[in-house]
Amino acid sequence: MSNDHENQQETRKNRRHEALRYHESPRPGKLEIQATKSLSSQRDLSLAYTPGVAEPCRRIDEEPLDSYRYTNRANLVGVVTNGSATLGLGDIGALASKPVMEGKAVLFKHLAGVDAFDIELDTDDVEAFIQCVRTMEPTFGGINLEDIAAPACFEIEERLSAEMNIPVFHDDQHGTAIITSAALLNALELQGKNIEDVRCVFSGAGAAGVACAKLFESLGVPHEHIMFVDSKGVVHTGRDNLNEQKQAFALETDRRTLADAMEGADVFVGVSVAGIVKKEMVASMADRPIIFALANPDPEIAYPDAMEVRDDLIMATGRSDYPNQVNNVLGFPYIFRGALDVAASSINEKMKLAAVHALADLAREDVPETVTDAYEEDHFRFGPEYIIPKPFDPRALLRVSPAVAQAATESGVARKPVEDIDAYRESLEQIQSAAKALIRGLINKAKRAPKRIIFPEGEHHQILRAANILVDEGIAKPVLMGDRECIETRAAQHDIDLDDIEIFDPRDDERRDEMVCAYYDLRQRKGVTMTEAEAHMAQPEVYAMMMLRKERVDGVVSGLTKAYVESLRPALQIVGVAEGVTGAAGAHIVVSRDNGVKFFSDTTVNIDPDPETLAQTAIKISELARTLDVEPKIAMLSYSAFGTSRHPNASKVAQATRILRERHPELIVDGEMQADAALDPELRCEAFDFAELDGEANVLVFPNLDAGNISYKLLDKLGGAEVIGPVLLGMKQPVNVLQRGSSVASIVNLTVLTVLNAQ
Ligand SMILES: NC(=O)C1=CN([C@@H]2O[C@H](COP(=O)(O)OP(=O)(O)OC[C@H]3O[C@@H](n4cnc5c(N)ncnc54)[C@H](OP(=O)(O)O)[C@@H]3O)[C@@H](O)[C@H]2O)C=CC1
Ligand SMILES: CC(=O)C(=O)O
Ligand SMILES: [Mg+2]
Repeated sequence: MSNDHENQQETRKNRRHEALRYHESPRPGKLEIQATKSLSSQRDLSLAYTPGVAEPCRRIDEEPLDSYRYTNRANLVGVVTNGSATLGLGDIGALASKPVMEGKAVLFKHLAGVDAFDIELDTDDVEAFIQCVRTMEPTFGGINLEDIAAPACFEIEERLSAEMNIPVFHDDQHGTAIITSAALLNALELQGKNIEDVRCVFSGAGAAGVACAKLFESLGVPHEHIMFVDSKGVVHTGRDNLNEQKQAFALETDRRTLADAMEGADVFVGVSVAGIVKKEMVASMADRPIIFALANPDPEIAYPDAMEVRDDLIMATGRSDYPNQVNNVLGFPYIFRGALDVAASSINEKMKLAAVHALADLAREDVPETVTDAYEEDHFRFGPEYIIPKPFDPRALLRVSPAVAQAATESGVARKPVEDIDAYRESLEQIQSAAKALIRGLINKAKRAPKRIIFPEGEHHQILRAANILVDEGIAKPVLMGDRECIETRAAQHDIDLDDIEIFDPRDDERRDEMVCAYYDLRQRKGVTMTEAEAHMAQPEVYAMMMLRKERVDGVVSGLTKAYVESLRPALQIVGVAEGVTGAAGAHIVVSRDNGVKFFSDTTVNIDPDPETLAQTAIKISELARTLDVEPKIAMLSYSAFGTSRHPNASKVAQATRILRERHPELIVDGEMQADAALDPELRCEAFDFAELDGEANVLVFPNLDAGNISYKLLDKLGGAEVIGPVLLGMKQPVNVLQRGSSVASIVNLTVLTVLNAQ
């Protein structure tokens, strides 16, 4: 045995062990149930259970549709199987299929916020299966049938769809068909082939194969161009005992084996079993062929084996470890999300086709770093190795679900038709991220009056990407500072469209001399000579700050490639702090699903602020909160609680609180207090019933930079919160300093805040 082979065997063995460990610990399985209501008191108990629970029961008894109002039904899907065609493992039975069904349920929740129960029914009797699922209608808002073998799956789905008033969707049929069709449209485009001309061979005439073929037909593949091969060979008119679905696709042909069928074929779709396609078969296909070898967990032919045979091939598998993963995970969570949100009575052809086109179109778009980061890849670009979006692409939810909901509305199966598709799309962002939902609201505000924001690091590809988003969404009018040729080349390298983006090269600025003189005037009494002024103004961030000072732009966002203080310094020296403010301060907005929005300060500027600075910081961050429509409730934080310590560190916070109270009696503020008292009103009431803070604090002012900076970073990394910032507070004009290496999303977010500040 070669070393390579031994290594591969070893890797496979390790993966198998890892998979078992993953499922076994820290507790068996992948799912648990979580309560959505509080259950900590006698009162809660009487509401959640008897006697309170009787009320919604009575309501639903009178009006069954109220079940969508008072129970979890509207968001609950049953993932139902009998395990008769579990992945490509065959009929392993209901019990052994449970890990797959739990997996589907987890994906429903994780990707689209849909709750799902896995239900494994121990029966091969079609009638018994149908009756069992039918009687579960009161529990669910939809049924996702999974891994049920053909031909039983066809009758089961057809009967249940007819007999139930909720969507019934066999994922292995339609989910697979939708993703495969989206991949087909894109692969054909790249191979330069017309859908009407291609000859397609399917290995596997079961659930997935038949549904894929039907959808291919709807998209334009002629019926007679489709050839099926099953476990007995080519499905032809001379065969006996073909089931109804195979009969419909039986061709009059002399071809008998898979090798015969694949010769000269343009497209091969494998939805059968591992390893049945040989290299010679790949070699015998037409020019520029397409192979989708989708059997799971191992495809009909391994990706490297097929690619080794030809260099004009576009290849996809169901696996995540090679390019082009065609897997129904890209469909079922989003399709059900859209269907549930409009209370669709079924998932019809129009909804399926809408999903196909939404996915195909998405693959042609520029891929954001949130996706590349999740896959540890530098870049994905529409092409032979990227014909379909990645399963963890967060945009899939935002494209597929609205497309499905819209199609349901237009085709008349939506009981709650979608009225404003943009508002619906925005509401979906909440499922993915609480911060994104907050930012979406801010973006909408920014869009009402977009401002000219200059980026001194305009040559950096992250800034180019951010600028592209800012223009696309109408958030700002970005001005990219830098060498025009360099910006254009870099944009071309990264496939970034520069339309409507202003490029500003300071070397060509007609007002350059005037700008240098103005800088010299400003800094001459700080020891800057005219020669030094020339040199300083050659630094982009210095020039950008002068542009803002001279009101040639409305705001500056800088700092992507520098240490924070290096970009902060010119901002302070040139733009300066607002009237009456002794210094700037930094803030982060910390957002979490469970705890809402909190404002943290000072997180980036003042190392050991005195009471005056602390008080000013509290005022400035309260203003930021108000800009974001949050009524500030300020806690002045310390290790001490209302005088329990007389250490100078505690006294300075108490002193800052007194200053605040005197100057701004209208503010809701108290301190010095500990973080738990700030966030837990009950605890505060018990121990300090005199405290003048009402409810939970949402503005947390930290006693020093160590505390503020460490706290927001811990919440970001360990606490499951998302942070937006750093926001620079107290400046005379709108300027923000990024942290070195910020993501595109962070650059966009900070620009949004800069625009709001400039409005
Ligand atoms: N990547 C993805 O997203 C998905 C992949 N799949 C994969 O597709 C495969 C089939 O799933 P599904 O359609 O649900 O299962 P079914 O049991 O409904 O169908 C299996 C089909 O494979 C055929 N088959 C079995 N052995 C061979 C063989 N040696 N040569 C040719 N055909 C053969 C069967 O033939 P016969 O009719 O003669 O019994 C049958 O037509 C599985 O491997 C599954 O993992 C399925 C869904 C999604
Ligand atoms: C992915 C899937 O559903 C299957 O292989 O059966
Ligand atoms: Mg399946």
